[in-house]
This record gives sequence, structure tokens and C-alpha cells, in this order.
Amino acid sequence: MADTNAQNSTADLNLAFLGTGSMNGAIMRGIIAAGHDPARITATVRTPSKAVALAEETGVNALATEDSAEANLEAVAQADVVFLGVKPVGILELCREIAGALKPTAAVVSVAAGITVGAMEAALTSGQPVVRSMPNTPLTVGLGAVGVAAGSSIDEATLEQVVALYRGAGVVKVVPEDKIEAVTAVSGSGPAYIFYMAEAMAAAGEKLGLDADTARELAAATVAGAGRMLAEPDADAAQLRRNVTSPNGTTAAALESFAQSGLEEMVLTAETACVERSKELTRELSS
Ligand SMILES: NC(=O)C1=CN([C@@H]2O[C@H](COP(=O)(O)OP(=O)(O)OC[C@H]3O[C@@H](n4cnc5c(N)ncnc54)[C@H](O)[C@@H]3O)[C@@H](O)[C@H]2O)C=CC1
Ligand SMILES: O=C(O)[C@@H]1CCC=N1
Repeated sequence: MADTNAQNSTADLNLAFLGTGSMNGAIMRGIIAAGHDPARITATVRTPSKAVALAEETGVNALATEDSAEANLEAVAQADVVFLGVKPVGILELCREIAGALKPTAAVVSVAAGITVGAMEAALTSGQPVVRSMPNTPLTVGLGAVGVAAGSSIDEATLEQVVALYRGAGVVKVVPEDKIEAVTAVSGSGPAYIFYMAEAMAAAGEKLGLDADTARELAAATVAGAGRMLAEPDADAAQLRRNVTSPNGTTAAALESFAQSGLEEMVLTAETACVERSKELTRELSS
């Protein structure tokens, strides 16, 4: 899925990843797999042992905040794009911490649920380019899905650089900020729904007589295989589903049972809960 144009236009950028846990780590690994030179990346983590492990695994320059209170400032000093990957509760404090150390042209990209462009802009120096994004962890294998909303001071070319970095590792949609919650509900949180489905399929397989390892491996391979088919250009989920469903066959019986249990309503209710939680986070944290 690597995008050659994206690599060409972004190859010279220096990147910083502040708080390199599940999500920022996935973005960083996806961008490196797409061809970005790890020597142009500085990542920060909390503990020295994690910094050593991350540097050995990926080749990036990794700094630990427990080693130096200046680690985040050092990381952003030369950066053209800065990915903020700490928990939502820590984003604005981190913005205030790094504000004076950023290049005025550096794009500050948040991946946090609930934190608005306006809150980030207020916590940074006036005019700093800002992006609010909602990525997902499959970026780590080049199959990510990302929604991106522009801040008020970012120019087209800088936004395109951020989009190009993400596009090297997945599908990117630029959306108005008021659509980011819906993006979170579909794709940001979405991988967890699918992993939950894989767990449920394996648990059911066990109840139907398979041993635990066999059920887990079959369920995982099925979800992974179906996902790969959906990632093909022009793949159509409904058509792929019909291709498995023989008239009056076994799949039809299972799908009819899902429909009778109200699967579509359950998904809508769950995604609505996700949107509501994101709005709550905004009320709790964006000041
Ligand atoms: N996990 C996911 O699938 C997704 C997460 N997000 C967002 O990503 C953000 C991070 O979530 P996760 O990666 O799941 O959490 P995580 O806990 O795996 O990663 C956060 C990391 O930041 C480090 N950290 C905390 N404060 C720091 C600081 N001041 N300086 C440097 N490092 C610091 C922590 O030690 C930790 O390793 C959240 O804002 C979340 O809303 C967004 C989309 C998907
Ligand atoms: O659960 C969360 O709040 C984060 C945001 C989207 C996925 N994980």
C-alpha cells in the first residue's frame, strides 16, 4: 500500500513522535515501512528501557522523558511534523510544554479523541499549523484508515504533507472537524470491534467443540483473510458477503440469525455511544 508520491514529497521531513505508545507507535511504524528514513525521526517515551527497545527495533532516535525533562523539547526542535500521541488528558499540557520549542512552520498533529483544533491552537503559539487527526492502529501494517481535519492556520501544502505521510500507510479522508467523531466511531475505534468479533467467533467455536487454539487460529485467519479481500481496490463488502452466501445454505442461516438479533441496530447504537463519549471528552478536556 506504500504510496511512492507520498514518499517523494515527504522524504526530507524531520518527524517527531511524542508519546510513542499503541497509536503513535503504529503511525511511526507504518510511515517507516512506507519508506521514511528512521534517522529523520525522533520519538519520545516515558521510560529509558522503552526508549532503548524502540531505538533498537525501529532505528529512530528515541528519548525518555524520565531521563530528561527536556526530551519532548529536544525532539521537536528540528521537526517539520510533530505527532502528539499521549492520552487526551495530556494533550493540551504537552502543547503548552512544547509551544516555545517548535519551529513556527512545524505542523502539530494530534491523534487524540475529543481534543479540538481550537483547544490545541489556544495552547500553542498563535499561527502554529495544527491538524486534528483520527488514525487507527492498522496503519502499522499499511492498512490504516485516517480522518484528518485542518486547523485554522495551516496552509494547503503543509496539510498535504501530513496527508501524504498518513497515505503511505493507509486510506486518508480530509473531513470538516465536526465529522471527526463519526470517523472515530467507524474507523478510529473500529479495529477493536473487529477484534471483538474475532474473539466472539473463537469463543463460539470452542462451545461448538473445537479446541481453544484451533478456534482462535481459525477465527483470526478468517478475519485477516476477509480484511485483506476488502483492502483490494474496488472491493465491495456486500458483494463479497453474497459470494460466501449460497442460497438456502449455511451462511444464509447464520446471517439471518444476525439480522434477527438486530446486528445493524447494535452497530449503530455502539457507534453512537462512541460519538457521545468523544463529545464528553471534548467537554471534559478542551480548555
Ligand atoms: N489506541 C488506538 O487505537 C487509538 C488511539 N488514539 C489516541 O491516541 C492517543 C494515545 O493512545 P494510545 O496509544 O492508545 O495510548 P498509550 O498509553 O499506548 O500511549 C501513550 C504513550 O504516551 C506516553 N506518554 C505519556 N505522557 C507523555 C509525555 N508527556 N511525553 C512523552 N510520552 C508520554 C506513555 O508512556 C505511553 O507510552 C490517545 O489520545 C487516543 O485518543 C486515536 C486513535 C486510535
Ligand atoms: O478508545 C479511545 O478512546 C481511542 C480513540 C479511538 C480509539 N482508541
